[in-house]
Order: sequence, then C-alpha cells, then structure tokens
Amino acid sequence: ARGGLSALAAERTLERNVQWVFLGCPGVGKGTYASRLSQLVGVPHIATGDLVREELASSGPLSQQLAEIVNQGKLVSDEIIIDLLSKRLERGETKGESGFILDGFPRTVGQAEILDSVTEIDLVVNLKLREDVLLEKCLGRRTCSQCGGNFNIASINVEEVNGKPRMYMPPLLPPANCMSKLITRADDTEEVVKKRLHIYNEMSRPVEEFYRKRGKLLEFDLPGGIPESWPKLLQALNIEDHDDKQCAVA
Ligand SMILES: Nc1ncnc2c1ncn2[C@@H]1O[C@H](COP(=O)(O)OP(=O)(O)O)[C@@H](O)[C@H]1O
Repeated sequence: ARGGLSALAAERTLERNVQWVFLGCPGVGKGTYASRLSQLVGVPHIATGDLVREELASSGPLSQQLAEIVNQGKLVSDEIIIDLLSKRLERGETKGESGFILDGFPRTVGQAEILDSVTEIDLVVNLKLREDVLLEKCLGRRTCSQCGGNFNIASINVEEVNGKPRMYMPPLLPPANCMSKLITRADDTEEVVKKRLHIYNEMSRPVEEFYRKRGKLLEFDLPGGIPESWPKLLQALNIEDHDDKQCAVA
C-alpha cells in the first residue's frame, strides 16, 4: 500500500501543490517534520495549535476562553478551529500561497468531514512513536521566546521492552544565543500532557480510521531522532532531498 500512496502523492504534485495532513499524538514530532517537509516541498506549514496560540496572545475577544480550554488540555470547539483555519487559508491565498501541510488538524471526525466537504486531501501521514516516550518528549519541549525556534532538551534512550523497539533520540538543543530565552508551553506539564494524550485517543484516533477507509493513510513508525527518521520519512514519501546533510542538522 505504501508504494501506491507514494505514487499517488507524486502524481498529485505534478498537477497542483500538495495538500497533506500530519496526524499523531502530542509529542510525536508532527511540527518538526511537517515544518521541514513544507520547506522542502514549497507549501505552507499550517499548525492549528500555532493559530490557537496566536489568538491567545492577541488578547482578542476569544483569548480568555481559549486560554482556559488549552491549559486544561481540552480541544477547542470545531467551530472556532474551522474559523481560525479558514481565515489563515484566506490570508495565504491572497498572498499567492497554494497547497499546505496541515498539522494538528483535523483532530475530530467532525473536522475531517468538514475538510472533506471543501477540498481533497492527497495524503495523510500518521506519525507513530512508542507511547512511553511521548510524555518525555512533551516535557522536554522548549521554544525560543526571541526567534521562535522549537527545540527539545529530552534525551531519550529506552531499551527494547515487550516487542517495542529500542529507541534513541538525542536532544535537539538550541544554539547558545537562544539558551537563556527558552520558554515552556503552559500546556506541557505532566498533568496536562497526560490529559491531552487521553483526549487524543478518544477524539483523534477515529480520524486515522476515517482516512484509512479512504485509502489515504500512510503509517510511519518513527525509528528514532531526526537524523535517523528524516531520510526514512523522505523515502516513504518518495521525495529526494538534494540538501540532505544541511537539513539533518538545521
Ligand atoms: N484541530 C484542533 N481542534 C481542537 N483543538 C485544537 C486543534 N488544534 C489545536 N487545538 C488546541 O490547541 C492545543 C495545542 O495544539 P497543538 O500545538 O497541536 O498540540 P499537540 O502538541 O498536542 O499536538 C490543543 O491541546 C487544543 O486545545
């Protein structure tokens, strides 16, 4: 099935820019890989979590309400999310953007149905990682308050247990001048991450089935950290990266 999906993706690219979706639990690395791919493929990376955080920071009419929901690890209503996403897509269109890699959307079957009714998604990449590693990955996340760069200070090295493969993920450390400006997201506490993982299983797992039934789901088990996973992901997507060395460390 993998070959078929990759072929499908390649064929689409010739006609118009790609319209891809990234699915996966909190902490799996959706943002990291979606962002890298978007640069490579030349389409915008649109993360609904970022849209929500921008709205939060703007102290507009929604921000108080959103802060409460997000900081408890709950999902924002489909209505609000669709509204934020539509506005983002419209802004992009006026700037001449086309295609996208969506990250963090759709997160409910309702959102998937709405998306399905307005446009065709070419491919859905389902990123997967050992569950016991996800919490640590979330707790290790840091953002530079100045440049906005995303990093991870978690150093993961877990042994093989019950058929789960050994997993080595070196930290993704910031450059020296970001070091003193690192901040942690308010929803990346142990309590809230556990809640988010639970809500993912309840509300977002069914979205995988939604796309599986439509033959669009590409399952991708992350083999390790970025240096190990990035080339394998490109291979699974049939994409060549002529600048591979640079990307692996960027
Ligand atoms: N598609 C969505 N539907 C509902 N809520 C969303 C959606 N995308 C983002 N959010 C809200 O923003 C928060 C942060 O999202 P995100 O940055 O994607 O986090 P995660 O690390 O859990 O993938 C979510 O916990 C949720 O409250």
